[in-house]
Amino acid sequence: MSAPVWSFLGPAGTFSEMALRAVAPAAVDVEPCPDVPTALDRVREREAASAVVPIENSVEGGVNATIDNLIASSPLVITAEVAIPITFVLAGRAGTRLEDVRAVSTHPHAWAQCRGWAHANLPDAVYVASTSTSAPAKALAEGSETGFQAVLCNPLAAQQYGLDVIAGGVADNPDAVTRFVVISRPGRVCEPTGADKTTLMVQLPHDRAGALLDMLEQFSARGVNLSRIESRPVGDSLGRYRFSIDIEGHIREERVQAAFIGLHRTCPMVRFLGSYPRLDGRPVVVSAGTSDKDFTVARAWVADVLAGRTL
Ligand SMILES: O=C(O)C(=O)Cc1ccccc1
Repeated sequence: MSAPVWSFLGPAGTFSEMALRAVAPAAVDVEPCPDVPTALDRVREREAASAVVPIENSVEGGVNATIDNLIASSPLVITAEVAIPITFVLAGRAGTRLEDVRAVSTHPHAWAQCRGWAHANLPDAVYVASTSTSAPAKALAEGSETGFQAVLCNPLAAQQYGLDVIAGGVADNPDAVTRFVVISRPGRVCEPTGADKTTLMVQLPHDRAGALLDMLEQFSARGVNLSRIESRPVGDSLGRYRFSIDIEGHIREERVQAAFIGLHRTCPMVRFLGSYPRLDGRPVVVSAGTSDKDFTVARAWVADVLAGRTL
């Protein structure tokens, strides 16, 4: 039997590949993809069992290519998360010096993390956007006519593609971390671990005062804590937004289900995008009155009321 295929944002040497190596079983075949939508489509097409893509960066925020694509065409779910510390070098073909660099290429999130350094050290250099940090490294290594002389990539990618490191320590924030997620096709939801996170996308009812507050109350009323919320434009007209949300807890837990039921009753679109163990393993704090047991006891009491056993 052949090994399962895992797709990732390639080519070889990306931070996404580092994340994949950190979470995937040893015996997988890997498939580098040119961009995030392609990596996710490989899963939709059943050509890959899972994909590893970036979703959130501690400096730049959400990775929109991932957040938006999760609800595009057939929905996918997150099954695991992993955080990778991000370090960058400025690399180029052998002999390239800082003063030779007139244009630099990298992924937009990498550029956002090195912008201050580039402004101070390469004030006249032009930025050329790329689909990943290692795509421009590969292009330089292959001797293509690139239009840029240097790349901002991870030190391992520079080594892998035989590039010279022109400068190290180029990140503006040395503690930057990117969160990557493992994406799979939806299936039976796994059991909770007690230290889980759930991701969802919600669209608010149009033109209603207090709609955002009402949506957030679905969580607060059940003691569900949010760990991320970002607005994303729906795309059909100005002023229409969806919210991409991470909450603490698992869809198999009563308080999370109660929040989802409330959202489903009141919002035109709710998408469940996966419950998965949180990477820090920290147990979720369940506030008084919102545990599964509290719900079970309350439901039994209602049953008693209905049966005339109590008031
Ligand atoms: O391009 C890569 O190497 C990626 O995996 C995407 C990315 C880019 C910049 C910071 C973190 C992840």
